[in-house]
Parts: sequence; structure tokens; C-alpha cells
Amino acid sequence: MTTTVVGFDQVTKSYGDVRAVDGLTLALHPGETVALLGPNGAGKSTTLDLLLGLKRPDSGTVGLFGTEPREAIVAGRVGAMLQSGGLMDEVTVAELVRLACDLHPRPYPVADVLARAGVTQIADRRVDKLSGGQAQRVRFALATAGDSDLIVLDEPTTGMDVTTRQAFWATMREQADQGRTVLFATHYLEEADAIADRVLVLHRGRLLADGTAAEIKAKAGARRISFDLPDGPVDEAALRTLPFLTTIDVSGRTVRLQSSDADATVHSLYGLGLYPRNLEVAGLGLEQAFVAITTAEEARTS
Ligand SMILES: Nc1ncnc2c1ncn2[C@@H]1O[C@H](COP(=O)(O)OP(=O)(O)OP(=O)(O)O)[C@@H](O)[C@H]1O
Repeated sequence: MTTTVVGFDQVTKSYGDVRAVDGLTLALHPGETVALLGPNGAGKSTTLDLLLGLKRPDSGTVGLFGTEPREAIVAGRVGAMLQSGGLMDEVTVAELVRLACDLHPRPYPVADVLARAGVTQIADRRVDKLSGGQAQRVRFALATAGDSDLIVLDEPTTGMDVTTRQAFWATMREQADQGRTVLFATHYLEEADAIADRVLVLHRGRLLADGTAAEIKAKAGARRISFDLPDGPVDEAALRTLPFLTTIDVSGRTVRLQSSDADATVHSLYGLGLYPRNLEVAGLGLEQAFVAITTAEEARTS
């Protein structure tokens, strides 16, 4: 019995000159909820396609539960919700979900699958007549038609309204609490921050960061500083001389900075003879940390 759910070993995949996945080594374990982040074109979808056996690596190996991806998928160990997953025309939601249940070696009752995905009310609608958010819910139903050990989701909440999104993540949490591994690619960093217990940051097909959201924020190293300067006009040029500054934004008398050494920056602020009011120093959010890490990598590699 292996405890590695997903194993990538030195995996490379190119499209012509574009190296979409570049020497990726990675192991995911049971019960982990893992967010896959990265700018457009970072290789997220290609990584998921490789994992699902939809594409073959040029070199390296991809394993699911210690076997070939296709073997694990045929055994029903993986439920997937892909961005591109077109839904069949001219069938109803219930018919499509029933088909997915029929194909799964360990199916759940159709009524339960419909209810969990919140599509019971639209079970008799044709799938080609659904709104974008409704179609996403149906894809979610298809990914959870049976008892799978790994659930793979590519930008699952795109087009979902707030309530649907919250219900969706509550269901995914239940799945992880029951020991399943959930892997999702997203551009919603606040979702990754709230849901994932492990965050992977991909950049040009390489793994740039791998850790908890807190570790990724710490890795970015920077902190946010904000304050008001109520006395006299704000001398932005003087502020730009502050040490360890990474960004500066002046709006009226309010100044927002990012610094890689907040203590030193604030010390120098007083050194400039300024008297900041409402001074706040805080860590970066995951979104800002993500931007800081990927921007630094762009600068390093270009
Ligand atoms: N079928 C293909 N043919 C040629 N190039 C491709 C193909 N699929 C992807 N690419 C290229 O490979 C790189 C990685 O693409 P991929 O779709 O995996 O990234 P992504 O991180 O999922 O991006 P996004 O966030 O925009 O969905 C990109 O440069 C993309 O243009």
C-alpha cells in the first residue's frame, strides 16, 4: 500500500519550443488539499493533463497510487473536473450524472450526487441549455459521481456565484476530511489561502514554492507598511529613498509601502524627520506574496 497519491519525477513536457512543464518533481499524500497556483501559461493545466494520463511526458515519470495514471483512472480512484470538459449535448443533467455513476466502479446514488452538487432542481434540464455556473456544478457532480481517492479540479469555481462557491468548498472539505486528496488549480488566491493546506506555485513549468499558505507568505519576505502623513505635502521622492522598499503607493496623505525589512524601513522613516500617524505593519496576503515571488523570479530569469 503506497502513501503517495500523486508522484511526479523529473517530468518534462514541451509543445514545440514551449516547455510547459520543466523537470517537475512532486509527491502528494492522502488527505491533503493542495492548491496549484501560477500565472497564465505557468503549466497548471498541462500538469493536470499529465497527471490524468491525457498527455504523456516527454521525459520523467508520472504515477498515481503507484501505478500508471490510466490504470488508476480505470479503477475509479480519480474524479476530475476540467476547464475544457465539454458536456454532452441533448442529454439532461440527470441522464449525464447517471451515466457517470454507471461508469464508476464505486458509484454513489444518483440522487445524492445531484443533491451534493446542488443540481437537483435542474436535473431535467438539457446540459447544453445551462448557464456557465450551472454547467460548472454539473461538472462538479461528474467529478464526485463515485468514491474516488483523488479529486482533481481545474479552476473549479470560475463562473460560480458566492453561495455556490461556498457550498462547493464545504463539500470539498468534507471529501478531504474523509481522507481523500483534493488538488485544484485556481487563480483565486483567497480561495487557496482559505481552503488549501498546501500551496504549490508553478512558474514556467517549474515549482517555485511548495508549502503552507503561511510559509509561502513568509518566503515572500516582504511586509506591508501603511501610514498617514497629516503635516504638509507628502514628499514622495524622499520616501523613495527609504531602504528595503519594494513598492510605494501614495494616495493623498496616505502612504502604502512594501518592504523586505519593515523594521529598518520604519526606523529610516523617522530618520527623514517625518511623523507618521496610524502606522500599521502587516504581513503580505497570499495574493501579494504570490506576486512578489513570481515577479522576483521573472526579474531573475529575464
Ligand atoms: N496544445 C498546446 N499547443 C501548444 N502550446 C500549448 C498547448 N497547450 C499549452 N500550451 C502552452 O504551454 C504553456 C503552459 O500552458 P498551460 O495551459 O499548461 O498553462 P496554465 O498554467 O494552465 O495557464 P492558464 O492559467 O492560462 O490556464 C503555455 O505557454 C501555453 O501557451
